[in-house]
Amino acid sequence: MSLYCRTFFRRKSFGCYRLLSTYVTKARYLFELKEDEEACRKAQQTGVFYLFHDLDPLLQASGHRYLVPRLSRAASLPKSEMEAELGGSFIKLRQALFQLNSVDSSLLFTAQALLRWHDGHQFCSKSGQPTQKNMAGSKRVCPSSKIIYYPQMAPVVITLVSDGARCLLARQSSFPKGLYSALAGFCDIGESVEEAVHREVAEEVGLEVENLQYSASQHWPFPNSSLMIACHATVKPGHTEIQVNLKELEAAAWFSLDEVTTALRRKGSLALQPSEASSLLLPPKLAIAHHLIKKWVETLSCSSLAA
Ligand SMILES: NC(=O)c1ccc[n+]([C@@H]2O[C@H](COP(=O)([O-])OP(=O)(O)OC[C@H]3O[C@@H](n4cnc5c(N)ncnc54)[C@H](O)[C@@H]3O)[C@@H](O)[C@H]2O)c1
Ligand SMILES: [Mg+2]
Repeated sequence: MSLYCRTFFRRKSFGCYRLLSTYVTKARYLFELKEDEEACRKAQQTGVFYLFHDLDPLLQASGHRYLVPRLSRAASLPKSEMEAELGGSFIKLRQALFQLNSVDSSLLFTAQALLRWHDGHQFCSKSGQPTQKNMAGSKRVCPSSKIIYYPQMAPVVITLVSDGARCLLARQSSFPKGLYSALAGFCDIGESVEEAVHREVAEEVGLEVENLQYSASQHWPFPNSSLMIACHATVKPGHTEIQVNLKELEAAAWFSLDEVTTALRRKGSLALQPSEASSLLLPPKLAIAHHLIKKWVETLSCSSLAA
C-alpha cells in the first residue's frame, strides 16, 4: 500500500499554524489506518499491493537484481497463471536477499512477518474460537473471549565481542561453508538486554564480557519475527580462551583486523569460489551482524591510524 506523503502541510494548533513534516504526516496517517476501518478501506482502493504465495513474494528478475512489482489491485488466480500474467515468480525471500534493494527488502520483511503471524494466529488460545483480523492487519480479536492479539517479535541479542585487537565470530553447522557471524541468542523471559548478552556469551563461548555498548537494532523475519538488538562488548584483559558450546555452535574463533577487513571486501553471494575454499565469509550487508562487524573494523582502523 502506498503510504508516502511527499508534501508539507499546515495544521492549526493552539491558535497558530504548525508545520508538520512529511515524516510526522506519514506516522499520523499510518496510525489512523490502524484505528479507523473506514479510512483503511478507502486507502486500499488507491493503494498498491505486494503479492505473496505461501509467504514467497512475487519478484521480477532484472539482470542480476530482483524488482518487486507493486500492483494496483489484489487478484486471485492460480499461482502459475499469476506468474505468467505478471511476468515474475514467487521466490523464497531468503534466496533473494542479495538481489533486493534495502527499501524493498525492508518492506518485504515486514509484509512476510505479518502474513506469517496472521497465519499462525487464526484461533484464540483461550476460547479456541476463530479470531478476526482488523482491516489494517495490525491486530486480531476473539469475539468470544474479547482478547486482542497483536503481532509479536521475539527479542534477540547479537554481540560482537572484541579483545581490543581481534573480534570473536562463530558459526552453526547450518551456515553456508566458511560463514562466521556475531554471537546471537533469544532473550529469556524476565531478562534485560544486558543480562541476555552476558548469559549468551557465557553460554555459547564460555567468556565473561564487559563494556557493553548498544549499537543498532533490526527486524529479522527468519525463521520467525525477531527484534535483533546489536551490541559491542569486550572481554576482560587476558581472558580470551574460548570454550565452544557444541550443542549451540559448530565453531568459534578470534579473527584479526586484517582477516575481517579482507572478508568485508569480498562481495556477492554466500558461495565461495573453489580458490577461496578456506576463506572467511561474513553475513550479507542486510544483516545487522554485518553492520556490527563493519563498525568494529572502522573504529579499530581509526584508532590505529590515530596512534
Ligand atoms: N540479522 C542478523 O544479522 C542475524 C545474525 C545471527 C542470528 N540471527 C537470528 O537470531 C536468531 C537467534 O539466534 P540463535 O539461533 O543463535 O539463537 P540461540 O542461541 O538462542 O539458540 C536458538 C535456540 O534457542 C531456543 N529458543 C529460546 N527462545 C526461542 C524463541 N523465542 N524462538 C526460537 N528459539 C528459541 C531454541 O531452543 C533454539 O534452538 C535466529 O533466528 C537467527 O536467524 C540474525
Ligand atoms: Mg546462538
